[in-house]
Amino acid sequence: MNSPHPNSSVPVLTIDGPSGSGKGTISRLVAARQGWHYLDSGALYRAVGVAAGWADLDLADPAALVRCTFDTRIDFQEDPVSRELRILVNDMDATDELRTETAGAAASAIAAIPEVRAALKDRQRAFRQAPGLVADGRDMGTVIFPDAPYKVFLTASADERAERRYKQLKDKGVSVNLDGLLREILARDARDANRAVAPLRPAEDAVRIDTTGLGIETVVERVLALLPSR
Ligand SMILES: Nc1ncnc2c1ncn2[C@@H]1O[C@H](COP(=O)(O)OP(=O)(O)OP(=O)(O)O)[C@@H](O)[C@H]1O
Ligand SMILES: Nc1ccn([C@H]2C[C@H](O)[C@@H](COP(=O)(O)O)O2)c(=O)n1
Repeated sequence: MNSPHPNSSVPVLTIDGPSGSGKGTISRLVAARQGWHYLDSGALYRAVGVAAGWADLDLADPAALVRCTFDTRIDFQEDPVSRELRILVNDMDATDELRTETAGAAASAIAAIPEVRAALKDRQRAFRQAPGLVADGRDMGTVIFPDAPYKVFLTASADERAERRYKQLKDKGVSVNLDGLLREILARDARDANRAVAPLRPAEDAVRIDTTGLGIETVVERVLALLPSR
């Protein structure tokens, strides 16, 4: 019998939430401890945004962006020693460029185009491989893996998210302004939550965790407690 999604018997944990809520950090740690695969769906949107920038495409030209989505090769490679994830866009290592706020804003803009989202659906679902998957994004629990048995929605106050991002960038030696970061985070939240297709929102069956004031290890433990023990 045909199933609506490939590998639908493989367990998936979806972790959705706004920018800076800790999705990437928590997802990577939970996936490593559980021995599951990891999908950073935001990296796909960021990669298309970066490829569009390299090609000098207009972010207001949906047809060009849809073509760019189909044409862009995106490969995730794990360094076998450091276990760091490198992301290749059209065979070029774009890991650092993808993490910039400019790439995040471009990703958020193109993510509002329904055909771009549709073009990335199968690529995301292909990550569902045994023994399991942790998928991080905005619509993992609502659209991409609605049948996932485990769903989490992470939040934190906007002030705390801006402070986390400030510290993250300062640690990397990037000079930033806290008020500017807060404005960027609020603008991205508004665009991601108010778009017509697959807006950022918790799935009805998601467990909500407000991480304001919680350390990373506490959040990881709360999420792991939802999963079957290894
Ligand atoms: N519970 C937490 N307590 C303190 N710092 C945290 C917590 N969770 C994540 N962080 C830190 O906040 C920063 C942002 O986290 P992360 O990149 O995981 O967020 P995100 O939700 O994936 O953001 P984005 O959607 O923009 O990619 C990182 O420096 C991370 O170490
Ligand atoms: N499932 C997803 C993942 C990401 N996006 C868009 C919206 C975000 O602002 C942007 C960057 O994502 P991040 O790397 O910060 O998680 O990409 C989306 O619409 N749906």
